[in-house]
Amino acid sequence: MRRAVCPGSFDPIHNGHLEVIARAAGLFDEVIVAVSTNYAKKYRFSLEDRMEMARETLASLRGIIVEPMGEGLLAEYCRHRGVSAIVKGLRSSSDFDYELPMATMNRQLAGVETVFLPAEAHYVHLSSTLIKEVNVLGGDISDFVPKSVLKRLLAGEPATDH
Ligand SMILES: O=C(O)c1ccc2[nH]nc(Br)c2c1
Ligand SMILES: O=C(O)c1ccc2[nH]nc(Br)c2c1
Repeated sequence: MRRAVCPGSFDPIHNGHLEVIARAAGLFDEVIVAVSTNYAKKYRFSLEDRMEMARETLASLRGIIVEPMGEGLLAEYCRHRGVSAIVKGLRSSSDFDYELPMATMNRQLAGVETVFLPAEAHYVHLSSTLIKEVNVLGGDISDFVPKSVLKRLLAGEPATDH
């Protein structure tokens, strides 16, 4: 059984993420969406909310598990969960430059490969950060996130620190 992981903060999950995860689900028997918690980082949504948004927006796909990644090394997480591949979307060459050293390190640390999926052309500009910035300044982000995520962003829930 081939298991992959899509790690991220998903703060919040958006249409670009969903497209990459759906394609990963077509390549592997099981895909874990591992939601990160980094206590040094300030998140817009809590870990629970970020996992809930991922679960509800991925509900129609088979073989998807959404769970916390915890604080440790991704390589250790992969070893512990029997993951054979990390799947990441690539939007640009700068994504590739950023991801390549980590992919090499993860293979050396735990023998886990990284599979890069080129993001859909119409999502290459999307990031959770940009979506939050446009939203807070009153821009229309309805084309970039599922309705359930839009609702939470418009509710202007208070920021949390993890
Ligand atoms: O949500 C994130 O932090 C994040 C980052 C980088 C990413 N690459 N591919 C995916 Br799906 C992804 C998600
Ligand atoms: O949302 C982000 O921050 C983010 C980052 C990096 C990413 N690579 N591919 C995707 Br989809 C993606 C999304």
